[in-house]
This record gives sequence, C-alpha cells and structure tokens, in this order.
Amino acid sequence: MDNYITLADIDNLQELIEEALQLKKENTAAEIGKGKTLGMLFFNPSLRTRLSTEKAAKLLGMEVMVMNADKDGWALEFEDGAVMDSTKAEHIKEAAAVLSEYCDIIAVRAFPELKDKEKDEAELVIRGFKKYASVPVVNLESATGHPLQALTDAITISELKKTKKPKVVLTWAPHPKALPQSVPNSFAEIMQKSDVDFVIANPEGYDLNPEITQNVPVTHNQEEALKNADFVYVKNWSSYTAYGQQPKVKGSWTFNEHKLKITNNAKVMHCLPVRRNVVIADEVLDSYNSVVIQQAGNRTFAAQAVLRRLLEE
Ligand SMILES: NCCC[C@H](NC(=O)CCC(=O)O)C(=O)O
Ligand SMILES: NC(=O)OP(=O)(O)O
Repeated sequence: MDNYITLADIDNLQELIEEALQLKKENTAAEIGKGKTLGMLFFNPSLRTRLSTEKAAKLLGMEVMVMNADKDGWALEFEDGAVMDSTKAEHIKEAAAVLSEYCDIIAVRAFPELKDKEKDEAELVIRGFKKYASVPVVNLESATGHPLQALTDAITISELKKTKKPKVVLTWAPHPKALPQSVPNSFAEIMQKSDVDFVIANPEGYDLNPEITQNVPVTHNQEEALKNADFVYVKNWSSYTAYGQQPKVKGSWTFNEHKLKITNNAKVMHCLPVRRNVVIADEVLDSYNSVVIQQAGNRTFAAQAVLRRLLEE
C-alpha cells in the first residue's frame, strides 16, 4: 500500500479485515515501526481518530507527533502559482516536503467547508499533501471520505454478523449542524465491496453523490428500509444536491426504540461523536443493541492494519 487516502488504496479488503482482527487478538507490540515516526496534522477536532491512530502507531513501535494544524501551524496556501501577499504564510509545497523530512508517514484530517462542492471535491488538502510529500499519506477524514472509519465499520460488521449476508441499513438522522458526507460516502463504498444486503434510507433532498451510491437502493421511507435489518448505521449528513444545506425534513428520523423494534433486533452503529436524543435516543444508545463503543474500539486495529501495510512497503 502506497497511501491510504481512499478505499481504492485497499487491494484486498477481506485480507485487511482479517489482519485487523488478528491484531486485535494478538494485542502485542511490534517492531516494524521502530525508529519510524508518524506525523498527524489536524485541521479539525478529533477524539477517536487522534487517539486510536496514535495508539496503533505506538503498538507498531512508532514515535508519534501530533499538531493542531488549524491553530498552531501557519495558514497554508494550496494554489499553484499563488502570489502569497495575503493571509497564507506557507505553501503546501514546502509544508509537505518539510514534514516528509521529519516523518515516515503523514496523516491529515481536513473536513470540507460545505460551501463549494467543486472545491470540496477537489480535496485540495489531502491531495496537496499526497502530491508534495515524499512519504505515504493517510486520510484521517477528508472533504469526501473517512476510509479509516469505514474500515473499522466493516471490521465491526464482520465480527458481529450472525448470517453470511446480513442486511445493513445506512439511515440518515437529524442534526443541528450541517455535517460532511465523508462518513456515509465511505461507508456506502465499503458496503458495496462487502457481502451484505445494503440499503440507504434518507429524506428527500439528502441523496448522497450518485457516483458513490451507484446501484445501492435508496429509499425515502425509513421504516420500510429498517424491516429485517441486522445492522443499522445511523448518521447525519448535509444535502449533496443543495450542497451543504439542511433542507426541511418531513417526519421524525431520530433513531429510537420504536425504529429499533422494526428491525431484526439490529446492532446499531454510529461513528461518534453522537448527539444523544437528536440522532439516536438514549434508550437505544444505552441498550444491548448499541455497538458504538466496540466500533470505536476497533479504530485502533483498523489503523494498525493500515499503518503496518504502509510500513511494509
Ligand atoms: N469523525 C466523525 C464525525 C465527524 C463529523 N462530525 C461532526 O463534526 C459532529 C460535530 C457536532 O456534533 O457538533 C462528521 O460528521 O463528519
Ligand atoms: N469517528 C471519528 O472519526 O471520531 P473523531 O472525530 O472523534 O476522530
């Protein structure tokens, strides 16, 4: 593996899932990362990604450096040929090259601004690092994807499934803020690479990028979709068509006990952080059906499997 920027960087998903589960079982420190450094740059907040990736790197024997790039770093310019006479002090060309002098792997989190679809889809930050770094680059959630989260999600489903081909529903839920499509995009992508019966339920106006969802059935009827579900992945996202906006929604989409009862006693997933009683009701999050903590725990092993692949190159 040369980089981990999108799920297309995984050549054999099943193998990577099995490796991660093996790492979970072994839980022993390795030597492969000895003398190597992971540098993580965060342009947005994080709890899980930051700590699970740091833990994963340390389990592999790596040193870790973390920077809150939005607060502590120089404002970066990404445009080629820019005349830098305004607020941006450093160009990505130098920043990525210099980081490559200090780090053996660079990992970056950079959310979308959700104002300009074309700009967000250009993935200037993560692609800028890829272009100008001379070491592997890892996506810690970018404008359009969160592949470490998706790998974790696939690992968790693989661990918990009771049938060969479980029914998995990705359902939209309300949220007070406009959120990225990154998590649902990557989840939809990884489910299409998995042996599952996959359906997406979202209100009108919230269909994800059709280039990502492709032939996945999309329904605007949440209750219909939830019937017989073995796994329900609850997540809010802002509109893709009315880009970054939050069009008015009919009915209640909060995932509560009533919705859970429609399913086949489904395991309930969420990437976290979750707004309780807006996205998912307490009665569900605090029930046996919720696997969000196990899911977050698996972030370590997903990151460990990916970092190990990158170190092996
Ligand atoms: N990395 C996991 C989710 C990150 C982000 N959620 C958030 O920003 C939630 C913030 C809040 O609830 O205020 C998202 O949906 O992509
Ligand atoms: N799920 C996830 O990426 O969590 P953080 O935003 O806390 O890293």
